[in-house]
Amino acid sequence: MSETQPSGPVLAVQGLRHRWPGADQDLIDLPALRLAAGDRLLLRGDSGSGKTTLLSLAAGVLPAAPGCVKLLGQDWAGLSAGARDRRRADHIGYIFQRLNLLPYLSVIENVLLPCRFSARRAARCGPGREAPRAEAEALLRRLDLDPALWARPAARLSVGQQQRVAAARALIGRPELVIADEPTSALDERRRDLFMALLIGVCEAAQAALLFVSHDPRLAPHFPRVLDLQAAALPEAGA
Ligand SMILES: Nc1ncnc2c1ncn2[C@@H]1O[C@H](COP(=O)(O)OP(=O)(O)OP(=O)(O)O)[C@@H](O)[C@H]1O
Repeated sequence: MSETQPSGPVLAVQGLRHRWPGADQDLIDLPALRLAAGDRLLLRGDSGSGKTTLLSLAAGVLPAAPGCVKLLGQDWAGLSAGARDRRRADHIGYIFQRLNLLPYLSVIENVLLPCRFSARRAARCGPGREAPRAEAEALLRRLDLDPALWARPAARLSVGQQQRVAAARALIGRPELVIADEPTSALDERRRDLFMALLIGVCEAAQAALLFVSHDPRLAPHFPRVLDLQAAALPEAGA
């Protein structure tokens, strides 16, 4: 397998189309997309326009057929299921729409999870066994999460606090690609702006490429690039 190619694009999509079985038209038709280190792209579109589907294609969860999706120069199609899992753990930080924290694990244990699954992510925290924990704490501090909460089970946090834990978990070990699927949908305006500033600041510091999904038009100013997905036309009333 080819290793990380820091000089090439983090994500490269070519001639990508996707149609779900039974559908009568393509949901995704994307001739080309490239994300380099440090790039930020907002993926926008109405409900059902295919945002989550495109994220799954980018992360190699869904096969690209036809088309080609490369992460750090490696085509997902050339890898076994196990190799795809390892590559995702090594190189992608994912903030899920429903956050997917493990409710019975503490805040710190949740943030450290990627380092348990990926030796590469742990090694990128620095030398020594304690380096991942030190990075987890530094990220939580940067994301403004009160240290008094760090030992608490994730289930006993507010949604806004859980959002910041999910962001720290995605960012630990400096993955080259950070994917965020509507992580601000449950936040009020003030918390949303704070979260965006923190997420973007941490991604910039690590030079991670950020692929961020939202249908919220107010987030566009945070992004130099926006990709709009069109939902399939709804049938006209009475049609
Ligand atoms: N596993 C699946 N099998 C068949 N169709 C699917 C599947 N997953 C999604 N779809 C369909 O694909 C379309 C796009 O879904 P997707 O979840 O990608 O949209 P989205 O833009 O992320 O929507 P939302 O903003 O509501 O989360 C929808 O019409 C959906 O029903």
